[in-house]
Amino acid sequence: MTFSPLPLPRADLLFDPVFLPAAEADVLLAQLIRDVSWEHRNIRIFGKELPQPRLTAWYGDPDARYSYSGLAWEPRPWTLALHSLRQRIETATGTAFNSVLLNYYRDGRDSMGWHSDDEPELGQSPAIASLSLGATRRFRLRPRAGLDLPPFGLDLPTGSLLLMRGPTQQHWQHALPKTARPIGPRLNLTFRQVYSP
Ligand SMILES: O=C(O)CCC(=O)C(=O)O
Ligand SMILES: [Fe+2]
Repeated sequence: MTFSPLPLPRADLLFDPVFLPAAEADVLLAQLIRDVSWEHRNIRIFGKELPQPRLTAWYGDPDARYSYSGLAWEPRPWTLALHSLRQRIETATGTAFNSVLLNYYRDGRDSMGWHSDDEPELGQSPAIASLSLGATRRFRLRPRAGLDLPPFGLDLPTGSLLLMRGPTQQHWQHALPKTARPIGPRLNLTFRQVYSP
């Protein structure tokens, strides 16, 4: 387990490309695809209800309620696998997390649009630990309005862990674009600390 800082101004990003060995990450990928209660939720964009271009799930402590893109989430109780991952990531990052949002990108057509994880429930400068499993996808960052800095891109291979904290969400947006490459499934788990009202 070795974190390196990424050279992004007005952010605090730490990256470990091999947090989990590839063999373990692959076992976990298959297990989570099989066992997680995946949902295909709608998202409201400009007053229109559209299905999200990915599957999602939300697990956590009972009080970790969360609203995301206008949707309210009740956490499912921790499974054994997710609880043990949470513990390992808490130890590695020195940070407490009470929930995890899972995203399942079935192939290159699934994606995540530009956003910052800056919901009030996450507090002032949230620490978010992002674990990737499966196909390598490009994670992109761009400055928010008023900040004149170049965009940044980073490949997230299987087993990698990206810790975003400090002013990152305040100054940057991120996205996971579609790709035309024929690729397999990818899971992303973002461990979060949610302060419910
Ligand atoms: O899939 C990813 O790497 C990013 C996920 C993300 O940004 C989120 O869940 O908020
Ligand atoms: Fe995000």
